[in-house]
Amino acid sequence: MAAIEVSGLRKSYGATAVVDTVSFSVDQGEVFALLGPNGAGKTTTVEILEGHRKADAGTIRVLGFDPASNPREFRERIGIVLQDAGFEEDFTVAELIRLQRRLYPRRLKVDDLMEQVGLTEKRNARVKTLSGGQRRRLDLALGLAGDPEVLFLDEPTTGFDPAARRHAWTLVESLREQGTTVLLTTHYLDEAEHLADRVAVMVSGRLLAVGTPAELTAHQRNVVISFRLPPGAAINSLPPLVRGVTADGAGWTLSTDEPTAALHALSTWALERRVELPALEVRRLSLEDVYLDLVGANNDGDEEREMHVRARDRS
Ligand SMILES: Nc1ncnc2c1ncn2[C@@H]1O[C@H](COP(=O)(O)OP(=O)(O)OP(=O)(O)O)[C@@H](O)[C@H]1O
Repeated sequence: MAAIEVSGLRKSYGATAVVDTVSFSVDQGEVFALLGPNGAGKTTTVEILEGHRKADAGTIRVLGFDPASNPREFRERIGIVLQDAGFEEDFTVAELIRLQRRLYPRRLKVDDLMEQVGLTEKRNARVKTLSGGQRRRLDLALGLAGDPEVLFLDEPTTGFDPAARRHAWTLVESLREQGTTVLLTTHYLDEAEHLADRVAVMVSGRLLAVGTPAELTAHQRNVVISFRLPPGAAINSLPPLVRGVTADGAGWTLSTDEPTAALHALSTWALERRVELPALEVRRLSLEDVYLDLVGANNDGDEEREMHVRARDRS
């Protein structure tokens, strides 16, 4: 039995369908990532699966339950890490975790939970004194308190420093090893590529692609060559094999199924002119490339695409 089954899910606000006939299933023990630009409908979908919002149409089963009826047994078997959980600010970390555990018949130990999320040193700190990243770690601990069979993680590592993100990834990996099903939303494509068995890309309420990261990047032209042109060089002077380049920030990018020949043509062109090609790079097509193509084909995604391109230029 699949842990999560969604068929024909629809949800509208007024005349706008924010989730539009969405179907997918998540196997038990699978880590499934829902990706998409701001406002795509990810949180709405996840909150319907959690029983926090009602669908207008469609069939939804989580561990065999209809979340809309929100039975106690269902709530006891799932864990939720919300994007923005409100905390009782005057409680300490340990107190909040202890309170949360009481809601569940199957509980993890308070010390183990704090250890798992790296908050042991903050056990007696009041919540109002925690940093943004530490609050997200506390969110994680609360979501795990009942040793859930299905864990919903809505942007779990937003605001984490790089080491804390790696730590959270290890935690999700160990949950997968224990057989926990994880539904994750994230804006970090590397996070999805690293953690998810399968990903789904949602744009304007519709699922545009579902598959393993390997399936989604198994494109024929799966090698990306990127470079900048030296000052004074014209793009139309490049050899024919390199003419399919597209602008990417301040540089140029070529997706090719003939990387050796294309690279040879490009470097011969540069050597003949005695110029260097700044920022020359050859790499495999990434999930981010595929995601940006999918989102870019949809006007609503322009802003997101811009942000990613700019972020890549800076790095
Ligand atoms: N209660 C509501 N009333 C009206 N519109 C809503 C409501 N909740 C969400 N929406 C709209 O539904 C759309 C989808 O929102 P949702 O929060 O599901 O997107 P998301 O993919 O999770 O975005 P983000 O990445 O920014 O978290 C948005 O346009 C949002 O404004």
